[in-house]
Amino acid sequence: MIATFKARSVWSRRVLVSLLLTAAALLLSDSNLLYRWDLFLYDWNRMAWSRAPAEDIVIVAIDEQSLREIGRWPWSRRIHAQLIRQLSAAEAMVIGLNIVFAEPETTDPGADAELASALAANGRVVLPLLNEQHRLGEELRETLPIALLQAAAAGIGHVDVELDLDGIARSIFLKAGLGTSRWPTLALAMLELGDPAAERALPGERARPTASASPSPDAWHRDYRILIPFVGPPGRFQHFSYRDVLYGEFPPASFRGKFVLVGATASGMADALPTPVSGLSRLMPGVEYNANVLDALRQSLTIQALPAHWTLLLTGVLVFFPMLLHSACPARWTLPVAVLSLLLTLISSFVLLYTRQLWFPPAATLLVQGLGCPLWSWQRLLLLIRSLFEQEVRAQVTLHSIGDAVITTDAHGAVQYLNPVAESLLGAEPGALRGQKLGSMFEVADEQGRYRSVNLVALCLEAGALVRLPEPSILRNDAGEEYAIRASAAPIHDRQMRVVGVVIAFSNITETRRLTEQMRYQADHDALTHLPNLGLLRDRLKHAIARARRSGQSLALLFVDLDQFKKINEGLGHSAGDALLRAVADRLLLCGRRDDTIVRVGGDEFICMLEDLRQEDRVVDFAHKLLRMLETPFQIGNNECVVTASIGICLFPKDGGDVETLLRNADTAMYRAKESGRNNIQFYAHDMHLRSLERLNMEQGLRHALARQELEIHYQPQMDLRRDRIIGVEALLRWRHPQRGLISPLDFIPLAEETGLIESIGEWVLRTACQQAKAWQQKHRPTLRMAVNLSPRQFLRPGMVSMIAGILQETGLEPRYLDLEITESLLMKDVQGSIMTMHALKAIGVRLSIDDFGTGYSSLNYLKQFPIDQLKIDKSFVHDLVVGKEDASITLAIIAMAHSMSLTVIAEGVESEAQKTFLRANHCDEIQGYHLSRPLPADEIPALLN
Ligand SMILES: Nc1nc2c(ncn2[C@@H]2O[C@H](COP(=O)(O)O[C@H]3[C@@H](O)[C@H](n4cnc5c(=O)[nH]c(N)nc54)O[C@@H]3COP(=O)(O)O)[C@@H](O)[C@H]2O)c(=O)[nH]1
Repeated sequence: MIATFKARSVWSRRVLVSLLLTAAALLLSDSNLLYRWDLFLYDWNRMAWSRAPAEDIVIVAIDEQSLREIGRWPWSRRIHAQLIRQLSAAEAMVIGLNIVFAEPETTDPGADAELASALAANGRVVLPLLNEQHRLGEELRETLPIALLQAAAAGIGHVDVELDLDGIARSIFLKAGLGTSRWPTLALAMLELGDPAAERALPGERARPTASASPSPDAWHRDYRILIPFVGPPGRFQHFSYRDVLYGEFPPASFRGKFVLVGATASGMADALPTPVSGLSRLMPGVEYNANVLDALRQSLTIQALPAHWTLLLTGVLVFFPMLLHSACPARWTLPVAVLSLLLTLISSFVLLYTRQLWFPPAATLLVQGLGCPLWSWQRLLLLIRSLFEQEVRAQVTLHSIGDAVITTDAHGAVQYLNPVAESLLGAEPGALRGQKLGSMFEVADEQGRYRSVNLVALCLEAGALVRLPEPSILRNDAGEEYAIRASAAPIHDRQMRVVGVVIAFSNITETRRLTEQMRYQADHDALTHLPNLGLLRDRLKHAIARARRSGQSLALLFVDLDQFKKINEGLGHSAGDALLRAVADRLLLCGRRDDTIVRVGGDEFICMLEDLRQEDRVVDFAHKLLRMLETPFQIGNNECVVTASIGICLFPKDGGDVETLLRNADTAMYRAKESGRNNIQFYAHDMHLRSLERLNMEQGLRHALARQELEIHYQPQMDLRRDRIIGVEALLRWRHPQRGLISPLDFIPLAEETGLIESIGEWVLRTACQQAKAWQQKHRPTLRMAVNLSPRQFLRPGMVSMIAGILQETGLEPRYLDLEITESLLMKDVQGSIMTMHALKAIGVRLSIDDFGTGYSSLNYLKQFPIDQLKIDKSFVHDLVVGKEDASITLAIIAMAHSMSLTVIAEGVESEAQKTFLRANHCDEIQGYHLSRPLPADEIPALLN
C-alpha cells in the first residue's frame, strides 16, 4: 500500500516536472526569444539543399558592362523601350521590369510615351511598386510608376521584402499594400500574367488579424508570407547583359516563351539583399531575389511556417514524452535519451520541411530538451546526495544504537571511527582514540588455554579477507578491564578493489559466556547435590574407557543405592530426604580420590567411577569404606538417620566394553546386592545378566497375560472347625504360560508388584472372585465367603477403597462376604497409614484378615489399633505344630490373643488330620490347607460345596 502510494507520488512529480518543462518550451516557442536560433537552424537546414533553377526564367542584368557601354544611369526610357521591343521580338512570355519609374522623364518628354508605347505593344510587362517612407516617422507610402506607364503596363507587382531579425531576407509576402494587401508581389504578378487562366490558391502564412475591426488605411499590410527555397548562391539563373539584349546580341531562342526579369545587378546601384545563400558580404540583387520567388512559385516549392497550433502541439509532444522518459530511465540512459530526443526534433523539422514544405522552428524544443538532460541529472544528483546523507545519518544512528562495538581504521590501522560501545569497551574517552593505532589489544586463547596478543588489523590486512578471532577471545583495555568477546575484521575496498581500511566488529559476550557455562554446568550436574549427573558420567566414562584401552588398565563402576531411603522421605518429609542426599553426596566425595568421578544418577542412586585400577582390591576397599562412612548416623534436623546402601560393582573390560553395558551391569549387580539382603556389595556376574534377561522376558509376557486370558484363579476351601463345614474359599492366582505351563504366583507376583502390573491384575482378580462368589452363593452356599489377597502396591494405591466398593456393587456380592487378606509385614511398614486405609475399608463393610501372621513382628499395641476381623496363622507355624513345641506354643498364643481381642483365627497350611485335631482341640476357628483340598479350578469347587 505504502509502496504503491510512493510510486504514485514519484510518477506525479515526474509528470508535473515534465509538464512544467513542456510549458516552458511552448512559451519559448510562442515568443520571439529564440527566433535567431530558429533562423540559423532554418539556414543550416536549407544549406544542405540545392536544386537547379527553372530554365524558363531568365535575367537581363543591368550590369557593369552595360553601364560602361550604354552610359551613366539613369538611362533614357527610350533605351528601356528599345529593350522591351527586343524582348518582344524574341517572344519573351512575361517581362518583369524591375525598374522604378516613379517620376516622369523631364529631360526627354517623349521618352515616357515611347516606353509606354513599347509596354503597351508587348502587353506582358509587369512594373514594380515600392513601399517607401519619405521622411522618418512618416507612414509608408506606395510608390507606383507614373500614370502613363502604369496604364501601359500589363501588371504591377510589389517588390517589398522584409528582412528577418538577423538582417537576412528569406521570405516574401505574396500580397502587400497600403491599407489592404492588394498588390501581388512582382513574381506573382508575372506568374498570373503568364498563365491567367490557372486557378491559384495562394500558399503562405496568413497575416495575424489585427486588434482593430477595420485595417488602418495608412499602414502597410502584408499577407501570405512564404519562405523562399533559394536555388543557390547568386548567379544560378541564366543571365544576359542588358547591353547584349539591347543590341540584339543573343541567341535567337534565348527568351522565347520565358519569364524575363530585368533589373540591376551592378554593384552600387542594385537593390541587393543579404540572403542565407548569399551571405552578408555577397548580396543577392533584387532581380535575382524575385527570380527565386518566381522559381519557387512556378515549381510549387514555397515553404511556409507550420501553423501555430501544430507548432505548439509538436513542441509539446517532443518535449513532454522525452522529459518523462528522462525522469524514469536509469541515470546511464540520460545522455542517449537526450541525444535521441534532440535528433528526433531535428529529423521532425527536416522531414516536415522537405516533404511537406512546412517549417517547424525547433529551437525552443531543442533548448528545453537539451536543458532537460542536465536538469534531470541535477535532480538525480540532488536525490543521490540526499539519499547519501540519509544513509549516513541512518548508519550513524545504527552504529550508535547497536549493542556491538564497531571500529574503522585506515589501511595503516589508525582509528578513523568508533562507536560508543567500542569506546566504552576500550575504556576510552569519546574521540580520544581517533587517529591512534589499535595495536594488539585483543588476545586469543591457545589449546592450553594460554592467551596471546593479536593485532586484528594486521591479520585482516595480511589475509585481505574477513578474519574471525577464535572463541574465547579476550579484549584487555588500557584500564585493565577484560571482556570475553566475539570479534571479526573485514577489509574495506575502494572502487579499484584496493584495501583502504579495515572495519572491526566485536561484541561483549562475557555475560553470554557466563550464562552458557552456567547452563552447561546445570545440564551436566545434579541440582541438589552438585555432583555430576548421568549425562556427564556417560561422557567421562566414554573417555575413561578409551584411556583404559590405551593404557591396558581397568576401571570400575560402583552403583550405590541407599536402602530404605523411601522411608526417610515419607517419614521425615522431602526436605529431610534432600538434606540426607546432600550429606550422603558429601561423604561419598570424601571416600574418593581427586580423579574419581562420583555422580548422582537420580533419586537415591549414585555411581562412582574409579580409573587406573591396577588391583581390584582397591574397588573392594573403596566399597567397604563407603559402607563404613555411611554407617555413622546422619543428623538431619532433629532426627538421627541411619542409612545403609547396596553396592553393585562391574569392571571394565571384564564385565563390559562400552558405556551402556557397564552401566547396565553395575545396575544389575546393585539389584542383586539388594536381593541379597541390602547393606552389602555384589560384583557383577554373568548369570545375573541371564537372570535379568529372564526377568525381562517374563515382564513382557506378563504385560500381555491379562489381555491374552492367560491368567486364571484357583480356589482353596476354608473350613469352620466347629461345624466341620466349608464356609469360604481363598482366591489364588495362577498364570497359564503358553510355553512354561502353570506358573506359581510366587514367581510372578513380585515382578507384577515391581512393575505396577499388579494394579490391573489385582483388580481383575477381585472382580472375577467376587463374581464367582456371588454365583456360588446363588447356586450352592448363600453365605460363602471369598478371601482375596491384597498386595502392598494395591493396598497403598489411592482410590483402592472406592474401586473395591465399585466391584462389590457391580457384582452384587455383599461386602461382609469379601475377606481381604493383608500381610502383617505390609501393615508394619506404615502403621498409621495402614490403620486409616483399613478403617476406610471397614466402612464399606468388608472383612479384614492379617495374612502370614507371626512373621511380621507386630506388637500387641499395634494389633489393637488395626480394625481387623481375623488373624491367619502362617503355615510355617502350622507345619511343625504337632512335633515342634515352640510352634505349638506360638500358635496357641496367637489363638488366645486373637480371641482376647474378639478376632477369629484361621490356620493355613493344614496338611494332616493331626494338625486339624490339634487346632480344633485348641479352639482354632477355621483351617485351610492341602488336608482339606489343594487350590482347585473354579469348576471343581461346587462338588466340595455340595
Ligand atoms: N496379591 C496376591 N497374592 C496372591 C494372589 N494369589 C496368590 N497370591 C500369593 O501368592 C503366594 C503363593 O500362593 P500359592 O502358590 O497359591 O500358595 C498358596 C497355597 O497354595 C499355599 N497352601 C495352601 N495350603 C497349603 C498347604 O497345606 N501346604 C503348603 N505347603 N502350602 C499350602 O499357600 C498359599 C496361600 O497363602 P496365603 O495367601 O498366605 O494364604 C501367597 O503368598 C499368596 O498370598 C493374588 O491374587 N494376589
